[in-house]
Amino acid sequence: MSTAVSAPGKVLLAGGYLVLDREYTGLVFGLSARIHVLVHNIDSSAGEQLSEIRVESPQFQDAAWNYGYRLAGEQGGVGVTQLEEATTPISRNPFVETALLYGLTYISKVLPPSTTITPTRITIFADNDYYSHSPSSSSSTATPTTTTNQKSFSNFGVRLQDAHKTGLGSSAALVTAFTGALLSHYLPSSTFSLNRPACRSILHNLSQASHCAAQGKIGSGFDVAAAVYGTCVYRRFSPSILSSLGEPGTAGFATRVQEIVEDTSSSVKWDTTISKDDVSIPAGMALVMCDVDCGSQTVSMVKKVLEWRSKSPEESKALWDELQLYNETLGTSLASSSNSALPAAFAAIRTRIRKMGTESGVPIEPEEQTLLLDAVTAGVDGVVGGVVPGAGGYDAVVLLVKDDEVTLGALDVFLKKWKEEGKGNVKLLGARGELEGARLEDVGEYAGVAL
Ligand SMILES: Nc1ncnc2c1ncn2[C@@H]1O[C@H](COP(=O)(O)OP(=O)(O)OP(=O)(O)O)[C@@H](O)[C@H]1O
Ligand SMILES: C[C@@](O)(CCOP(=O)(O)O)CC(=O)O
Repeated sequence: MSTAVSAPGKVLLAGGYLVLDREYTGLVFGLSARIHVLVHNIDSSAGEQLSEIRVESPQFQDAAWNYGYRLAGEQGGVGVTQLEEATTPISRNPFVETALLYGLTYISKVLPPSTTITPTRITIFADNDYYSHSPSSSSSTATPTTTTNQKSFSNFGVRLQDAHKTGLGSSAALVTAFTGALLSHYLPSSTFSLNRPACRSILHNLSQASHCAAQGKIGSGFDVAAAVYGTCVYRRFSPSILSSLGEPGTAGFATRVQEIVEDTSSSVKWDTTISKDDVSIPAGMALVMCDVDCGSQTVSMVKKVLEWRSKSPEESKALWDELQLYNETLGTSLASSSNSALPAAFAAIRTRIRKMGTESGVPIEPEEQTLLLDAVTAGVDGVVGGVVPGAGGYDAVVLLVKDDEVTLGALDVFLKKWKEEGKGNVKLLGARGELEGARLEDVGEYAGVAL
């Protein structure tokens, strides 16, 4: 028996920095670029079953991790230990390890006490747009093919730590797909099915918990929300919800995980809000991603913006409140296909984002990006508007465009010329905004994957 679950990457179109505070929301889009996780039962007829799970990410070199697992006493949950590899030096994958620990801990609480967690083999595949590497396999294509329903992935020919990420939120999509695949595989469908809203909420809560634990910090979680629910208006959870979990292995950890994940705790309640009705992609339009070959340090940008915010509470509150209104206007214009209102909605947001940058001394919409966004909006017919997404900086731009070959062709020509003129190396990615979140996939569609 095998199970496959995929989860989308993200782009925060509006609400960067604001979404860190529960008073404000973020307009987050799921992307067509997905991370896929397959869980396969191991044939155990040959002998004694060891409590081992092997995880592989075969698009990368030396990307395999073996884990032993065992139930800790005093409701400490399932402990996970990485095992030595015979041939390759050991490398850690904190996101895989933590998602495994939290996932198995929850599963161990939900399965009847006499049920053992059987060993499995887990395979991870990432759609090509997560990395800006030239694929080293000629047999692979850029995105999963839809014509034959057979998925196809590239061999990137590098180690995971050497891969150039495009910033689409690989760790959140990975943790969500991994957790969704574990729960769908080990639990009967009467207990867990992604089709049921209550189960999706369990997936959300558990993925937020393990993603935060692996990251070592509690962020806004908009990336995990997009991986679980797809495109939505997101209001974050109070950080205290997750800090109440305590350390894995400590007495009562498994009980606390179950209570928090199922939201049955008497002292702590989830306060995330997810609305899928207040944002959409207008018919005939596409949200496209451009990778800027440069990159920014998000952590230090966030630190500086928040420092300015606490130093200038009145000024920043006025700006945050104004931006929130314009962000909501953009969301409702998108949801109601009020296309004529869109250029002004983008322009209003960009003006305030630039102000946030100038006031805090952080290049949120740097001059190079201003030039690019202005030129592409004015110069390519069918480009309705665009912004620097998320934390901004030099990572990416996102554009709302007419979804036709003429517009996309003209955009491609524009960006090539932009590069030739030495104005910047900006590439149109294949990833586009998509509404759907995590989903169960047909395992047969991965049968022909060759790397
Ligand atoms: N295809 C994959 N296979 C195995 N592990 C992966 C894969 N993709 C991501 N990961 C895990 O996620 C980590 C990358 O997470 P990180 O938060 O640095 O990037 P990100 O989520 O892509 O960032 P951003 O929010 O900027 O898009 C990797 O080091 C690895 O642990
Ligand atoms: C600045 C922030 O609001 C958004 C960061 O987004 P991104 O990683 O640049 O896509 C941080 C957060 O929400 O966790």
